[in-house]
Amino acid sequence: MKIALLGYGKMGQIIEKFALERGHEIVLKIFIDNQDELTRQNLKAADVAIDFSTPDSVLNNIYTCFDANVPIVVGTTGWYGKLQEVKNECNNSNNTLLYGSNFSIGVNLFFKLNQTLAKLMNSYPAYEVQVEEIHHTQKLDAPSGTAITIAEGIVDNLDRKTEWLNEVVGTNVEMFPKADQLLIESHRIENIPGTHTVIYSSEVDEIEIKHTAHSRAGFALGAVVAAEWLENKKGFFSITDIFE
Ligand SMILES: NC(=O)c1ccc[n+]([C@@H]2O[C@H](COP(=O)([O-])OP(=O)(O)OC[C@H]3O[C@@H](n4cnc5c(N)ncnc54)[C@H](O)[C@@H]3O)[C@@H](O)[C@H]2O)c1
Ligand SMILES: O=C(O)C1=N[C@H](C(=O)O)CCC1
Repeated sequence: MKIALLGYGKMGQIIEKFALERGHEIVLKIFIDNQDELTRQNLKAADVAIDFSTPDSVLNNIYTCFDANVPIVVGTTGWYGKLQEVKNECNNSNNTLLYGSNFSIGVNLFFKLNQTLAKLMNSYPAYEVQVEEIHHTQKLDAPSGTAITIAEGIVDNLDRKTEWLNEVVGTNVEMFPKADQLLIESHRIENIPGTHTVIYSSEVDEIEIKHTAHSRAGFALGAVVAAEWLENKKGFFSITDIFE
């Protein structure tokens, strides 16, 4: 496939390596200094675009791909407040988009485990639940997209939680969740690719499920596999459609 890389930072560069290894060609690379080269005309050279850019630029990138009728895989996080709007536009303009807060196989297994555990914990009200995420200090958004997906998996399946709220540790803004609110604690520590933990704690013990990314390779390979999966498909998809 001919691939346009929208965002050529930590993730874009690893995605390029996996894409070339799997026999694909990179026909366009867009980053902050050449963003005006993201045009309908230049996108015409691509079969698919893969976006790992920034929360501020991703919507413009998506709509430019829609304008050029180029399918897009979106790994960028921090824009999910606009998800419904983008979905409507994708479907109304007969375009194709696949998004995922995390493209690694391990995290997608973790998402399932988290939902199952949340359902089970309905019978055990003595346990309070909390989500923790740790990422590198360059990360622009908090909580991580993955932590949001995990929190939604809990809120949708554990009756005693109705919404999540976020505390970024070290910012002097402490959150005091009500009984029906799920706390996501965000930590920023140098060089951590991504660690997510769900903790159920009672007076007498604790249950913890944890995913630790050893590198960014799982995210990057997953994004290329998602672009391959999207070939010849039309519509709005999420990473869970691949794992179903
Ligand atoms: N879904 C996943 O599996 C997954 C995994 C890792 C990271 N991410 C997300 O991917 C995004 C990128 O992560 P990263 O670690 O590569 O960040 P990064 O800061 O290393 O790279 C961002 C890139 O975006 C470019 N950019 C800035 N403005 C742009 C614009 N207007 N148009 C196009 N590109 C622009 C920058 O020049 C840079 O090349 C983040 O939102 C992150 O949360 C998702
Ligand atoms: O490095 C990042 O930034 C990551 N972002 C995703 C998220 O927000 O969940 C996935 C993990 C790495």
